[in-house]
Amino acid sequence: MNHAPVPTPHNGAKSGEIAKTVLMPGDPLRAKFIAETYLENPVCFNTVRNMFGYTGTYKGKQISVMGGGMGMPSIGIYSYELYHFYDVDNIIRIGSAGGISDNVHVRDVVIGMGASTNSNFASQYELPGTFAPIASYELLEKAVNAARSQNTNVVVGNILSSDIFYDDNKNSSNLWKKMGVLCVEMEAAALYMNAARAGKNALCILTISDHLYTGESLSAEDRQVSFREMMEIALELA
Ligand SMILES: Nc1nc(Cl)c2ncn([C@@H]3O[C@H](CO)[C@@H](O)[C@H]3O)c2n1
Repeated sequence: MNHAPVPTPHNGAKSGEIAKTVLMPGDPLRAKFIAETYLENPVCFNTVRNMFGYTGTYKGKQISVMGGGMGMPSIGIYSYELYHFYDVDNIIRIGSAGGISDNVHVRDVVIGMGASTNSNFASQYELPGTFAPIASYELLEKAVNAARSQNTNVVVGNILSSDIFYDDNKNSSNLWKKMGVLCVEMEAAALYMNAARAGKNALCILTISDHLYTGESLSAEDRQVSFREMMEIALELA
């Protein structure tokens, strides 16, 4: 149910203009690309701050795609409003990440079963302990099955959502690596916590664009191909 007037200060959409399932890349220009490349009859519902959002159909099913920005504060705003004010049930983050584990390589698709974090985001819940931000199993299972049917190699495990891109502590990733963390990005933990608090569903699907240890890096062309694999997995969740 809709508890607040929409449009919001961040989203110009009116009630009913956003589908129950939303793909959320960080970059709004990637949202535009997905809408224009994959959706039938995409309609733009948001241009506030150029955080573009579109609703269309994919293989006959309604789906939306909207940018979420970089960092947990940003995706925290957009995903909160989608869950609480726009009656969205499922948000699937799709994005890039830096490889940490020796078991991931550039071009791999990684699905975050859990999202560890150095963020303060969970302090708002005043929990007497450490909350574990986890993906929705139903979405995770569907995504793994879609990846397998597309013959895309997928690695499932714990990821790190960091508040810091340029980390002054050069040992940080080693400390996370010893815990089996697969890769580092900057949004999933906040999305998973918002979903848990709202009783909704979330998943994070990533493509490894660089590796912090091997120095591997995707060429622009390979980046495009592996992003398409990730997008085509996410679109199957419509
Ligand atoms: N900390 C961090 N480190 C590496 Cl090596 C990354 N590779 C991709 N990202 C993602 O891309 C953006 C930063 O380039 C963020 O939204 C983040 O989620 C990364 N974030």
